[in-house]
Amino acid sequence: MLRVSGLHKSFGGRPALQNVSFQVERGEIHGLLGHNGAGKSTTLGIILGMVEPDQGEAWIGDISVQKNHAAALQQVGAIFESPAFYEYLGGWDNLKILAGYSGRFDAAATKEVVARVGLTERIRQKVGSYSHGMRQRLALAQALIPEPKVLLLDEPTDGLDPEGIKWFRDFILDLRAERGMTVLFNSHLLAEVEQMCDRVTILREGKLVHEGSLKSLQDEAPVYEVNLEPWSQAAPFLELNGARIIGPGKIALPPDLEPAIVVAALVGSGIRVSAFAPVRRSLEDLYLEITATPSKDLALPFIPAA
Ligand SMILES: Nc1ncnc2c1ncn2[C@@H]1O[C@H](COP(=O)(O)OP(=O)(O)OP(=O)(O)O)[C@@H](O)[C@H]1O
Repeated sequence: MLRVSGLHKSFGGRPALQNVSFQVERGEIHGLLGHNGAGKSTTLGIILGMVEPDQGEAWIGDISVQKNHAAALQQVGAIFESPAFYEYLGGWDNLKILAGYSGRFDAAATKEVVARVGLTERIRQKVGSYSHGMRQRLALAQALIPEPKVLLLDEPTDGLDPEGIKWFRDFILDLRAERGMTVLFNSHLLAEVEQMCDRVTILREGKLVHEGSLKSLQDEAPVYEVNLEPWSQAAPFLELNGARIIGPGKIALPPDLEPAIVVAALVGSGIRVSAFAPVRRSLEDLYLEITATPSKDLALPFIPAA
């Protein structure tokens, strides 16, 4: 339903995105995760045709956003950055004016959407008097009025209280259940993403570091607690051969590297191995590990020491 391929974007010579590709299936709720400045908003901006990529392309269905912007975005509803409203007008008048820009205003359909987002009682009041949560609901109503098939949301729960976050989560899950809505949203709130998303794309410094379920992070770089002597000899040996030193006596191995092979190689090079046990990590630990800035490139093959 939505796809980006080979996205590159730099601002003032500084890369914000480097070769980012991923896709979102029809009816999927997909989270775009990463630290501040990882490139999430730039990616959404490119999908919405608001940011021009240096290289690469975004597609909605099989229509290229860069080649046929209007047609591609016909199926898309979005909340991008802080939605701008006419503060001195009521919510209803805002929806009427904003719907008029992009097509026909349908009062009955708008009334239904307003009820759906729980704003019926307050829809005639000035937007200037709305709380942050009410503005978000109004923005959601605006995005849903054209009956899109895809929703793109930029940090949708930012600044909402816990009730607002729960309301939003239930709302999105209902939309998917009822209409098969496809949703892509930016977040750095791991817990929220975990509760809502089928799959995620995780960015680190503009590069994709994981695409799949959050749970599958567990398989990407299993961690082991080790007791190796002498450590001063074992640590550089492990790093040289593709392992990552996480802390004293804690290492991560590339998924395709069998621990038995590592142990044999360590023993073979004269290192005493008295412990080598897998460690269970929380999702938060895994996320923090994968989004942490790497100290160096460790993608080396495993070569037993001479
Ligand atoms: N219009 C712009 N001009 C210059 N630099 C920009 C612009 N937009 C984004 N950047 C830079 O590109 C990088 C990625 O920014 P982006 O906003 O996409 O990150 P993000 O993951 O959405 O961050 P956050 O979680 O803080 O919103 C950052 O270094 C940012 O400073």
